Amino acid sequence: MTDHPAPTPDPLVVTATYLVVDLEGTTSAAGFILGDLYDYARPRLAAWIDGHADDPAIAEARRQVLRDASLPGDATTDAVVAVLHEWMERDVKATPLKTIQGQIWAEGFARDEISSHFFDDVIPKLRRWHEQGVGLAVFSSGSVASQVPWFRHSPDGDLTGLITDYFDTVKAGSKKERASYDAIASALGVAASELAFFTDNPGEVAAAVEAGWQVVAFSRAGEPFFEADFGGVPVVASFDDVEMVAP
Ligand SMILES: CSCCC(=O)C(=O)COP(=O)(O)O
Ligand SMILES: [Mg+2]
Repeated sequence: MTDHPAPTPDPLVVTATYLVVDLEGTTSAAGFILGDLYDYARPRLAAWIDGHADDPAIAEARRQVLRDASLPGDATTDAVVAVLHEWMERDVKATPLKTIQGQIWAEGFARDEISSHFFDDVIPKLRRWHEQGVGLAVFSSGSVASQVPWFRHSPDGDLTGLITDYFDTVKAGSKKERASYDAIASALGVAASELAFFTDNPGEVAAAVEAGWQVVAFSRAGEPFFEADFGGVPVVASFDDVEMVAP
């Protein structure tokens, strides 16, 4: 009997002017972010909040933590940090947490004390699709202040030349609300149907579908939403399972 190799599944072909990518669970391992990056931020939160009290973004983040956690206006920094630690424990994607973490990480990247992580299948495909004329953008809960150095300090060098636009929950709104995807389509100046979103999160899938985007769900073994219910959109396990085509 002759041995036949297993057939390679046909790649999913997606035609779009822009591909917008989620990071954690899609381009990059949650374990790396919740491990290396969170470990870097955790012991630095208190000093950062106190040392940057005059920064309007940090002052606003502190106010939001007090409000969201029902803390009194004169709560100590230690009390604020306790809330942030608890959110980090549960990977709560709270905007004030992301603002503070993002500034800490930006400094860590600039000092070469941390670098980013991408699954092996991601960077070659981003490079290829960029060369082929597909616009590339990011929509992540991680703040833009951390997204840019995340791409600048990749294991494969500076990738910022590939990415034209970065969106976070301050700029665009919640990743689980349709309005955020409408806002991104407006900012990019294209119709929703010309946009593709890659994400691992079923709530984000639903919001982007509602906004009329093309959505590909990522179900990667070992990631938090592996084999989740993605509600009928195409599901893949790797960037190698997809071919992006510019219209
Ligand atoms: C830019 S690196 C840090 C990313 C981060 O903090 C995060 O929460 C990513 O979540 P998402 O799944 O929205 O990319
Ligand atoms: Mg994600």
